[in-house]
Amino acid sequence: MSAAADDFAKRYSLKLADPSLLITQGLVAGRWRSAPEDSKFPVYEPASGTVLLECANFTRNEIIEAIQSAETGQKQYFKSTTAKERGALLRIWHDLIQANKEDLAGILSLENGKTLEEAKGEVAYAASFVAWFSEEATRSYGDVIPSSYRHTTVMTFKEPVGVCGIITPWNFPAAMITRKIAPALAAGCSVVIKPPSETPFSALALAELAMRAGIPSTVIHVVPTKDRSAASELATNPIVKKLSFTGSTGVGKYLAGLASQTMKKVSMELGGNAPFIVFEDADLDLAALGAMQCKFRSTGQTCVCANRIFIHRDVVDTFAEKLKERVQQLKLGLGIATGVTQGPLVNLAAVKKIESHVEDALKLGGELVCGGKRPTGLGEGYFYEPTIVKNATPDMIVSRDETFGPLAAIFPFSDEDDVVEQANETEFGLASYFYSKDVHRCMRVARALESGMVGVNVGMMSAAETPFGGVKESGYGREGSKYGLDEYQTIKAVTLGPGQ
Ligand SMILES: NC(=O)c1ccc[n+]([C@@H]2O[C@H](COP(=O)([O-])OP(=O)(O)OC[C@H]3O[C@@H](n4cnc5c(N)ncnc54)[C@H](O)[C@@H]3O)[C@@H](O)[C@H]2O)c1
Ligand SMILES: O=CCCC(=O)O
Repeated sequence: MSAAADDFAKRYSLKLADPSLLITQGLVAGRWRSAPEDSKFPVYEPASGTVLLECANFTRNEIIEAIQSAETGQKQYFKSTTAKERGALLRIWHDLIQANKEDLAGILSLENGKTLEEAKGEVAYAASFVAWFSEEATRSYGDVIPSSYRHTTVMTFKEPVGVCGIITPWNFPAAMITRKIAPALAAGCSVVIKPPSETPFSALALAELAMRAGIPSTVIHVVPTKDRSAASELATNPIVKKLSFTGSTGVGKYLAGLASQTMKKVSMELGGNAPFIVFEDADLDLAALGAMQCKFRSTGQTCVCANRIFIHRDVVDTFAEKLKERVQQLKLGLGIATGVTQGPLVNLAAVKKIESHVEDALKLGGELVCGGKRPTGLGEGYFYEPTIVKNATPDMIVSRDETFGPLAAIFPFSDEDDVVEQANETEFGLASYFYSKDVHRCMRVARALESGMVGVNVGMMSAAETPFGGVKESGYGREGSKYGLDEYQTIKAVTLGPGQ
């Protein structure tokens, strides 16, 4: 562990205050372990494309072992803790995350590529879910219901669903994990986490801090693996009672299908294709700022990133100029380097995807405002210049497919009904954004947009208190907020007689 941290310090000028947080093993059945035959997979540092570190590569056998351990661990944990005690454990974990935020942000930035500032922001965001559910733990109420039978009362109890399988993506290596496991642990569940193989180290460091907080080691398991088929055990094993997945819609559909065979409770946080609409009466400076936040955050790699930017024809040129001014100030480079404001994409496939979207848009009549190529002088890293293309049209790939990269495609429009129809013309329904100063329009359009989250005059809505989730093929279930705990609970109805 410390050899890896030494290597970090030499290669990246990143000295961890606590090198023991850099863990390359997995947490299975109560102890840190290497994989059988010391099998490992490489994890890349995206700004150079070189191997950052190797991580233990577990097989289906250890995942099964973790699930079995989590079953025993969960029963003991729920029996031996009150909601208040579980909340207190989460609060300690939160405080440890905060105390180690610099180290966590450094690890996260190097494995994912996002800038150190963004990584610090993500660690704070990840911690906010732990704080939130440390409080929600004690606010899980049942009901007393008037019965239609005489002398009888109906009561409901909220109970933990049991062992939860957690599968998360690389774009938020810390927050996507805490947003799931904090409510699970608050409810009295245990978890088996399959972290993303691109970014496993944040999950491992968070699990170490959870154990230091006193969360029993049989309640939290982390099994990194590159073997997708082994990972699917979390969707098929009958001991697992809940599958919580964040990732692409294709993989989500596949795993939801597997999970249906044992009727697991399932949450699916999937892909998006967010519209970002600027009406002619909008504050254009505010809209340009919002577009920067929701298009270029994490180099365009968030599920709530604007994918289609609809701008009213009367203001399209002014808006494009304002956006260009801001985009041209972005500085690309290694995320932890001073002054860098935009990191690389996660891998070469991501670079090729944005390249193909830009090429297609330009072929079909799009006008390049800025960017449009891989930058020079940044070596072999997975960089792509922040790009703006005007005159986008519905026949372009970017109109249908989530770019997941720094391409701002601007679609001109003239009419409110028409733009709302275009915005809804997608199988996705995660986030939408629009800008207007007309309060009637704000209410009308907010209701008309088909998405789980709508930002009105804001480019950033993610927060622990706000229900996060989609409609249509963006999935089901809500994370964070007062609803997030329900996803890890079942309702038991008790009817109390004598009933005469
Ligand atoms: N709605 C949300 O809250 C949200 C949040 C973040 C990312 N996303 C979406 O995630 C996608 C990007 O993430 P990604 O590329 O990591 O997605 P992905 O679907 O390829 O992978 C997500 C996770 O699933 C695992 N996985 C892949 N195939 C699997 C299989 N057959 N069996 C078991 N596990 C499997 C991966 O290893 C990873 O851990 C985008 O579409 C983005 O919109 C959604
Ligand atoms: O990528 C999706 C999650 C991002 C967020 O929670 O804001």
